[in-house]
Amino acid sequence: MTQAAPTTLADLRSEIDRIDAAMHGLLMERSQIIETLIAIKKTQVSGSAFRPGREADMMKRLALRHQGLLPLDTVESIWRIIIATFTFVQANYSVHADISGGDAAMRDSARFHFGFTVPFVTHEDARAVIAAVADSAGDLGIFRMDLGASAGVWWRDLIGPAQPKIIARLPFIERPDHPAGTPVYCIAKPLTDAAVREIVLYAARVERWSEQLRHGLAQHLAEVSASAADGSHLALLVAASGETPVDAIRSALEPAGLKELTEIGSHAARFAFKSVR
Ligand SMILES: C=C(O[C@@H]1C=C(C(=O)O)C=C[C@H]1O)C(=O)O
Repeated sequence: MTQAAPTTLADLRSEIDRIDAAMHGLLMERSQIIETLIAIKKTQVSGSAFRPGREADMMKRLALRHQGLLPLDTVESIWRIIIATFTFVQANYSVHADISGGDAAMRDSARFHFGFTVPFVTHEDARAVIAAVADSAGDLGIFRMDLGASAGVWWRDLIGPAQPKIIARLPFIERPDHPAGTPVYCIAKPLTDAAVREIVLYAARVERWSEQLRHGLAQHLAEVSASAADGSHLALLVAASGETPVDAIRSALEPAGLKELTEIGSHAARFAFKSVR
């Protein structure tokens, strides 16, 4: 009986070299698709190549099929960089961040989700981020979701058909020990045909807070994501299931003295990942 030769370090390293060359080859092959894809997506016309629904779906499938020694954090960050950079080569963009709640967490989030090739531009408040995105062809903006009432009605400038809209909530894969886990909203100029509408966001203005309001919204799969004083009124950022008709949201807010209700974006449903190990 012939025995297999013992595996040497040199053998294992040549296996690794073979795999690395294959992975690099596949990445270069992936990039060849982009030229045709630009023509099909008409990216130059729409300004932005970002397709958040497709990305959320890809990240979810990645997490579901992942197994073995390699941490999910690593795989997720590698794919985020691949996807964000491939989007960048279709149409260059920058990521503008509101760092009023601290630079480190926003920088970690931007680098994790968009890599280092995509420029990271800091701003001292949300208004400046929204203005920068509005002035650009296809840039993105990010804000912490937990800015708190002192940040004011930061979502106000998203109101209006031509104004930037919320297009994603990051991270796509949620878990308690996420290495860049600060929950952020991501904005872009309106994506028209490309928006994913599993969760729809509304800017609302009511006369006063009422507990009934929270209960009414919950009955229609909706919740208050942020709130802040707006003169003598109260401004709310409401997140609702895309299945909930706008009239149901309107009725839930009516008892609080609803003054205004406007859609300001939408994003993919949250995907919470539980490790099986
Ligand atoms: C390639 C596309 O464009 C972007 C880049 C993606 C990728 O590299 O996989 C995925 C979605 C888009 O944000 C696409 O629309 O499929």
